[in-house]
Amino acid sequence: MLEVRDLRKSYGDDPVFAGLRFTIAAGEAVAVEGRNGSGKSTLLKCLVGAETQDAGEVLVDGVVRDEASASFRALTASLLDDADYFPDVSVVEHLRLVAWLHGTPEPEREVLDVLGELGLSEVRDQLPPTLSSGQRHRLGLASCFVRPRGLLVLDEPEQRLDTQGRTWLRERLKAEKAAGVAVVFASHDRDLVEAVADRSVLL
Ligand SMILES: Nc1ncnc2c1ncn2[C@@H]1O[C@H](COP(=O)(O)OP(=O)(O)OP(=O)(O)O)[C@@H](O)[C@H]1O
Repeated sequence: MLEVRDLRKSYGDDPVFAGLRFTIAAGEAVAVEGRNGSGKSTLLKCLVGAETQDAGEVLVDGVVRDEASASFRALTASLLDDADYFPDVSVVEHLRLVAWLHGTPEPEREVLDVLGELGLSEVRDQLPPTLSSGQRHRLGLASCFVRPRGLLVLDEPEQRLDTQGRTWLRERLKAEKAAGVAVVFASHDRDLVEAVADRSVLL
């Protein structure tokens, strides 16, 4: 499904990473691990095309990934560390928008299910600036799960989640794999990595 070939990225003279190679098949999860500043977010941004690598290629099903293509955007649900929301669009409206944009079958049922799953039903009519940081992060996760996806790219999905939220996340990522989704996630949570990842890329 996803193949990373000899990826290199630098800011200034020192490479953040170089010669990076790995693959992710449908139904597999790869964890990206490493200390603060080791390049995990940069790598995930290069995978989805939010950053441009200096060398190397990202291939999807054997074809160089074109982040502007409708097919790549239809395939890829991502939550990176800089998610923004429209300040005047409520939680439920955000999710309806994402579901509609991506052609989710039965969007209203899916939105209500995901709101419940993520514990956001009570704040469904609130605007993003009024949410707690954990609720805002849950909205970012919910945005990934209200739409069809074949590739899930998550940057520290465990951040700001409470204990119950982390348990939910672990089970949800296992279910994603079982449904054939390829998952790549950066994480500092050893329990999550051990429960979900088939392999790790250490930066
Ligand atoms: N836009 C940028 N311009 C210059 N340097 C950058 C930029 N983005 C990231 N860096 C640098 O690249 C390195 C990797 O950053 P990155 O955010 O990928 O690390 P990370 O592994 O995700 O860290 P953390 O665990 O703290 O989230 C850091 O040294 C960071 O300062």
